[in-house]
Amino acid sequence: MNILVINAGSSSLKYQLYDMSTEQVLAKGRVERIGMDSSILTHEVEQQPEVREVSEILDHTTAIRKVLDMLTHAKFGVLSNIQDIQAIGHRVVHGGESFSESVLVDQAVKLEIRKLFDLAPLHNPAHMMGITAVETNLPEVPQAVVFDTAFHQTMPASSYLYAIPTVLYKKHQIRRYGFHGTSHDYVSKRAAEFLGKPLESLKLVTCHIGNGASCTAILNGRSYDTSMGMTPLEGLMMGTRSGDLDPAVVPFTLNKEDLTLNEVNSMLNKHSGLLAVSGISSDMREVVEAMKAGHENAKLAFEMYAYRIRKYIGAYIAAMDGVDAIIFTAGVGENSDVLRKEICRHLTFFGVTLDEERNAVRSSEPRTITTDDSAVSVLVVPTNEELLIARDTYRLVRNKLAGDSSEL
Ligand SMILES: Nc1ncnc2c1ncn2[C@@H]1O[C@H](COP(=O)(O)OP(=O)(O)O)[C@@H](O)[C@H]1O
Ligand SMILES: CC(=O)OP(=O)(O)O
Ligand SMILES: [Mg+2]
Repeated sequence: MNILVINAGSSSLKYQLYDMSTEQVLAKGRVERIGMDSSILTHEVEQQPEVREVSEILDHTTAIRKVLDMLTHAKFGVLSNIQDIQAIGHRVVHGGESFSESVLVDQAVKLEIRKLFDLAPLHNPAHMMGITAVETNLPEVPQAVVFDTAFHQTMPASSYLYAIPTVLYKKHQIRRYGFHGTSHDYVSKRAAEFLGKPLESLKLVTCHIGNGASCTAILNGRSYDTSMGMTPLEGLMMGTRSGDLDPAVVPFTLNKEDLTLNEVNSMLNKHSGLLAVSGISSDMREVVEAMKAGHENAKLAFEMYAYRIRKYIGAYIAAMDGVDAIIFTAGVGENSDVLRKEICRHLTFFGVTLDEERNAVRSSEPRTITTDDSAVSVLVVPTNEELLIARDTYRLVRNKLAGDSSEL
């Protein structure tokens, strides 16, 4: 079965096509600048040069059409016919309290995702556009949705409630949901395999450090607490997001700067974090380069970024009364040995002894970066959210096919 995995953002759409008999990625790519002039489609097939196509792509329906054209392209394609795509799996960031696992898309599921637009205004409307665009282009193909929030539905109320009047939770479901669940789930399972220990017996802190970033306390295989909240703004300092701050900053800034609520929201989501503090970039690579060249604000941004991660690791060790392993993953977590070193050099009290040579190794495989006698292991485990989405989609579609045939 071939499964196309889609991660639709407001102006972008990432895709990966899997052959599920081998879990091989047949092709992958992304469409950027949807709805703007000169949109870009980048398409990759293993062992072949990347293809870049610039054209006008005004909406997600056209973006999916272009992706399907590319997948069946005479020269760059990998399929002879779009009928060779048997199912689609979507990443959906917010599943609220309605979804604790992945599901196949039907009218009721779409309605629930729509109801959650308010809680994830940057993400869910875009995912819906992706789902609708597939319906237009491939009306017969089953679609599944895999939620970032689902893995965190096991958190106890003491972790997910905010200390505000409970009526707000009851009326509007204002609470911590947590995100990047697919990634925290995937790397915790990979880590347990790698350590050769049952996941159910482990205390793990997983740090997904990408553009968006979050830490999770995973106790006996279940999410116990996580740093992102009702939306993906809470918690760690990120590329462009502020992470934790005193909520009083919002009304205060509104008054002092004569800004609208939307403008403050946009400031916290898109113009804060590494970008704001460094004054250089939201990209950790550029910040580290500037820091090495002596840029003071880049150094401060880097230190703040690392310090926040360390504070969450410490908090989660206390929350679980111990830790067996700390795991780094995602773009920054997998690639920035400098950041990992900065975090780990202050975790010695908790039994972490970094091995600098191991920390400098680059690999696409899980690896340990602590010494053999370190009481706590620190691992780098490359994440693969798309593979988990493809696996869930495959399972749901096969179960449905089995159910349909038993009804005949
Ligand atoms: N070698 C590297 N060193 C430091 N940071 C890196 C490196 N490679 C990639 N990154 C960071 O990874 C980030 C993207 O992470 P990723 O997990 O792909 O994010 P997302 O999925 O949220 O777009 C980039 O913003 C970049 O800062
Ligand atoms: C939920 C979230 O922050 O996602 P991303 O890291 O892809 O922005
Ligand atoms: Mg990501």
